[in-house]
Amino acid sequence: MSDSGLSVRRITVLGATGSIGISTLDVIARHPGRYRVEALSAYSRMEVLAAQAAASRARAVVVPDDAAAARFAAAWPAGAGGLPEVRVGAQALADTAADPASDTVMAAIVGAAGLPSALAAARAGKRVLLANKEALVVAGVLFMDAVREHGAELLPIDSEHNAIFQCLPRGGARAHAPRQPAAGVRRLLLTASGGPFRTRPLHELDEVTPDQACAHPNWSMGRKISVDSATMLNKGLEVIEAHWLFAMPASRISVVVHPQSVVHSMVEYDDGSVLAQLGQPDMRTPIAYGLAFPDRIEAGVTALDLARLGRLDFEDPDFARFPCLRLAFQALEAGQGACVALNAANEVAVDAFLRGGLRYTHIPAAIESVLDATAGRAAPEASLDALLACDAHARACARDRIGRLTAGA
Ligand SMILES: NC(=O)C1=CN([C@@H]2O[C@H](COP(=O)(O)OP(=O)(O)OC[C@H]3O[C@@H](n4cnc5c(N)ncnc54)[C@H](OP(=O)(O)O)[C@@H]3O)[C@@H](O)[C@H]2O)C=CC1
Ligand SMILES: CC(=O)[C@@H](O)[C@H](O)COP(=O)(O)O
Ligand SMILES: [Mn+2]
Repeated sequence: MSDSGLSVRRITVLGATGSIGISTLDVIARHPGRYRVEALSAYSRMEVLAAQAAASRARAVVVPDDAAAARFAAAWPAGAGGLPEVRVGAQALADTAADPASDTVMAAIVGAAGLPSALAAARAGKRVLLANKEALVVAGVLFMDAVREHGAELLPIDSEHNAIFQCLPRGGARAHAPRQPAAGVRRLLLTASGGPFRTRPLHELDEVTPDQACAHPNWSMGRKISVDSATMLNKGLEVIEAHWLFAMPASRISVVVHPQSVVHSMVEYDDGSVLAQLGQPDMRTPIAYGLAFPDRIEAGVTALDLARLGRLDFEDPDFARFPCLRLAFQALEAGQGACVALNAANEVAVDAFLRGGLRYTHIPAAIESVLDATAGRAAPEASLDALLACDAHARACARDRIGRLTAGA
């Protein structure tokens, strides 16, 4: 129990060294009597992890291999006391997600690599703060069934889905994994910033650099999701994410471009009402909402000054400029196998682009080519191993297609 009589929540942060992980620890640190950090995970940034574990007094950390464990130990600050327990490897990550020592898991690993641990947290019946949207894209049925079967409490952290969750009717907000759309809801409206290239002349897109693609106009995020925002594949992944979270058919999910990223998304009701959630583009707001739900806590976010902002703009998405958005709607229509392929191809293509091995404009070309090559390949929805095998196959296919694209570039 904390001084205020609340029971202390014990939090595990998976992907602690990333953008979401850092913001999560920032919110937690503002409420020391309310939260206790149980475990943290990281992949490459061992110095950051050591500093975080020392500052938060985490009981355990999870790292990918023995070399990382040695780097973690070497980076442990003098005077910080004894090392936390250091756990190593992918199985340790899933085991830590399921460990009864924590009651809440922030799933903030980037990409499909975050699926097994997020699923393990759901299967352990935890409060799952889901930032890792790829988990739902790759394994929508499996993940939502796990939430239902194991009584997990799923709270969307992705800003748009968190906004929709806040705008849904009270019954909908209590249901953690609905099987049908909330009563009275006509449509979900996902807002999209349009990213850094919303108005860039199309002929210039061939030459844009990774740093330009990662320069999001409003949000500070990891590099992979930043590129996804530039191509709008991020919004495509979010349409699929909304489909699973809110049991909403694709035909009732719309995307509206809103360059200011102040309206985080909206719910349209049968009577014509549209409810929106507004706020600064700062992920500490949805993170604090998920941590404290159903309470509200201070998150360190500055107040929104609408008069100073002056205007809010909206426009339809341009599918010619953003072909990835069209590909995502097509994948959702085609089924789970296509969603796995869409995500895998995108992860491989974005990684190649960030490493300087693929043109920006070849990202949608690579994804489309993998979707064509894997069309009709079913993904057994109920098995993690089968889904991961489909993922591996699509990645191999993507590497092959990217090799051909760059050879012909
Ligand atoms: N950033 C944001 O504002 C938002 C992010 N999201 C989603 O949240 C997730 C995290 O995004 P973001 O924080 O930006 O990403 P970052 O790239 O900033 O951080 C990713 C985290 O995952 C770890 N990681 C990377 N690869 C692996 C791997 N193979 N196995 C285990 N851990 C790994 C990284 O460790 P290390 O750093 O040590 O290498 C890091 O802790 C993504 O799914 C993203 O789509 C959703 C909405 C908003
Ligand atoms: C902060 C967040 O949730 C991101 O997913 C954000 O939505 C990216 O912005 P756009 O994809 O709208 O550019
Ligand atoms: Mn988002």
